[in-house]
Amino acid sequence: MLSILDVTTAKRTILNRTSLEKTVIPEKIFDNLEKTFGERIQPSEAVRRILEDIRIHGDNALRSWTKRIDNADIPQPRVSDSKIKASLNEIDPAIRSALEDAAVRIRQFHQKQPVFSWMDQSMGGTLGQLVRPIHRVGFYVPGGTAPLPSTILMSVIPAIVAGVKEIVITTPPRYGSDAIDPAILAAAAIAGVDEIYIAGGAQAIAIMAYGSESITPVDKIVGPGNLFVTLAKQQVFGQVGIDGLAGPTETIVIADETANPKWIAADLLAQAEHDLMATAILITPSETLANNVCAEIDQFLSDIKLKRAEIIRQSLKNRGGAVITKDIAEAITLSNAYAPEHLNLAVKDAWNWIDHITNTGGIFIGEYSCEVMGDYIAGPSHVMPTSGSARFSSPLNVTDFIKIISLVGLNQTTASYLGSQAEIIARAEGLDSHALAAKLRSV
Ligand SMILES: NC(=O)c1ccc[n+]([C@@H]2O[C@H](COP(=O)([O-])OP(=O)(O)OC[C@H]3O[C@@H](n4cnc5c(N)ncnc54)[C@H](O)[C@@H]3O)[C@@H](O)[C@H]2O)c1
Ligand SMILES: N[C@H](CO)Cc1c[nH]c[nH+]1
Ligand SMILES: [Zn+2]
Repeated sequence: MLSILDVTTAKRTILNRTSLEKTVIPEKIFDNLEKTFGERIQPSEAVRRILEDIRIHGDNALRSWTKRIDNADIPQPRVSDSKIKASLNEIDPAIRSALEDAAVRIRQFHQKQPVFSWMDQSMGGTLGQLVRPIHRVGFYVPGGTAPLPSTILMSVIPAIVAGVKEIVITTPPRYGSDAIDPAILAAAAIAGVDEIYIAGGAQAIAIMAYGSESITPVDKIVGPGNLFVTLAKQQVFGQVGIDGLAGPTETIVIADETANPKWIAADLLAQAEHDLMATAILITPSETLANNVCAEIDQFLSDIKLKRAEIIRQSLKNRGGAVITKDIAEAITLSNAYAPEHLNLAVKDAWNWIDHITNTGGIFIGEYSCEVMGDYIAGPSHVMPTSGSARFSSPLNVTDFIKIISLVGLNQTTASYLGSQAEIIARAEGLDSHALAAKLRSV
């Protein structure tokens, strides 16, 4: 099931990054697009058309796209307060309690992220920064193939810690109905959110970015999603802020001969089951381990009835693999170049390799820190950068929800000296009026 590759082949295939638009898109997605649009168009073109229509026609266009794509009638996009509250008693108490425990750990983790205002008098007058939360933030919560209540906690709690006042959630209807999974609603209730709209994919991003009759536009859109969500976020950037690109999920596991092949196999399956476009890659210097992991994967797939076995088979076939390197150092070099969303180090003395790792959303150190713990309950947000964007961006965190406002409060003495310097720079730039304004302060 999992192919074993040498480094040269892996670099040409599964480790070869392309931009989101050029990424190899499964045929099934094109088939669906053809059904919806009547022609074989690129996902980015489909997203462009949806955004444009909803920007111009608001709720009516939202309803019509939701019918065409998700086969759902949504007379009223907003979920009622009573439905949100009732969900807490509808879900299994064990699920409620696990979500509440997770919420506590996520809050504790994010409360440790320091962002504060400061003022300083040591540079003449007063300089400083004011930290202000973003006023209104929209969250996309995936729900196309699996409802992800954990994503609500993982994205909304850092925003609440940052002080965001208005929080809006969009999440797709279950295919063919206007229902939302009660666990999603319950997670929203646990996080303290009461503004939830039924909208999926690019439609959701459109109503949050442009607003409609039923929703006030937001200042920033945050959260993970599939290809359509991620392309839509890219296209509305500028109209609103976005957190980054948290698209189809990716894990690289770097393991050596000491690793437990069964555990690694389970970790790769967990990754692959997310999406046809999910990426699960093992990199190891041990051919024996690679063979054993492949055998364990086959065993799991034949022994247990995994609900998402077909998605797993497809994503492992298209985007997964086991790459054999000469040593761990080479494995880390490949991983740094790929910049995976998650990197799991299942190697002897894993902590000793940390300083060599430069690009990834999160490092999961040792075999007990499997990525699934991070998905649900470890503490950091599981919304992490994908598509190579871990080269320049971070997991969702408190700083995504604040702005810094600079403070400049010069006194007369400082202004007098700085004014003459500023005047010189202004003249060098040929900006006479700038020079004049500076000079007037430099007496
Ligand atoms: N990077 C992260 O931090 C992170 C975290 C959680 C989930 N994820 C990713 O989120 C994704 C969830 O995907 P999902 O599909 O289950 O749910 P989703 O909610 O992201 O997307 C479902 C929506 O996509 C739209 N859509 C689907 N096919 C379409 C088509 N052919 N044309 C137009 N629109 C279409 C529909 O409107 C549908 O409601 C997965 O890729 C998962 O890996 C990433
Ligand atoms: N692995 C996903 C992307 O980080 C997050 C997730 C949610 N639920 C299960 N997994
Ligand atoms: Zn996951």
